[in-house]
Amino acid sequence: MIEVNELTKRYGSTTAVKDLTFTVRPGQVTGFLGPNGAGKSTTLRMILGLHEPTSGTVTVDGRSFADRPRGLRHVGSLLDAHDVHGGRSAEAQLSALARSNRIPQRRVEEVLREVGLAEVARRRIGGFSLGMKQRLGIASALLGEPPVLLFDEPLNGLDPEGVKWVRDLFRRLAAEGRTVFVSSHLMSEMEHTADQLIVIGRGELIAAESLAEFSARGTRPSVTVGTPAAAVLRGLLTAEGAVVGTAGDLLAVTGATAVRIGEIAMEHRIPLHHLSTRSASLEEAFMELTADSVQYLAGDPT
Ligand SMILES: Nc1ncnc2c1ncn2[C@@H]1O[C@H](COP(=O)(O)OP(=O)(O)OP(=O)(O)O)[C@@H](O)[C@H]1O
Repeated sequence: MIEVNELTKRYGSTTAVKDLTFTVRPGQVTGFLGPNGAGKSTTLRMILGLHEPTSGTVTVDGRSFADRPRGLRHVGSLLDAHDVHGGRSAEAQLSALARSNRIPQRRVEEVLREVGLAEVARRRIGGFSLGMKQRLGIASALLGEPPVLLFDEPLNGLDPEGVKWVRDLFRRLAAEGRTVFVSSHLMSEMEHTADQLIVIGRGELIAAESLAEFSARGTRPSVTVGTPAAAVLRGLLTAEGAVVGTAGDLLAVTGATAVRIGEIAMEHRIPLHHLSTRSASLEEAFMELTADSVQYLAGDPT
């Protein structure tokens, strides 16, 4: 379990993370979502003890990561796939990691096979594509078979087959009872990956809930209506308190259900050619929820 408690990180006058409190539980994939610059990488680095918090605490299974000898057996992570020695081979890179963390060498071969890099194990990492580097980073994270795994934007650079592979891997790791914490700035990436969501903006917590709860609160259904008597229907719906916009030749109505719109149309003998309900996508709900943080960042270079 990862416990983040009133965590704050300031870099000079920039507050990257502010009073952040949340818990990440085992047996689930937890998505860590926020727009660019929201503070996700900073938080992950503090969990790993790479950055010192300005205030607050973060523990993994009750202890700070810095207190762990042979850290890779406790927490595996992929922070930056480019952060590797290009002159080494994948095998040499993983072997060095295994040695320094007292992990048996047989794990090197196992993880290379698991991530699909066995055939290029002896090639220089410098010639790897971003997708291959992501796979190597995932191999490093898996090396010590840790109970807790952190991934920063692991889907970047992966082709659709790679994305599916990573998703399946995360599901499997969670099903094995591990804690899987995955950052992304795209809701669409998390929609099919995460069970739980931690959403931050401007370094502050915006939501911590299940994907199902997030979808339920974020979606405002709108009804699309097609009728030759648009002006009349618009007047009737507005009088009932609905908000009526246009979507091409159709009316886009919020604040009235399709059932109610159908009833009104029938009462006033208005023909309907089209009537459908549309829920906002999770991506739209996420953008709405984080809009303030994005605007703030766009208007303020710090
Ligand atoms: N070492 C640093 N020195 C100064 N400012 C920093 C440093 N690291 C991060 N920041 C600032 O802290 C804020 C949060 O950055 P962070 O990289 O944690 O966000 P993020 O959510 O991971 O964003 P992205 O999706 O773009 O990677 C940003 O405003 C960033 O410019």
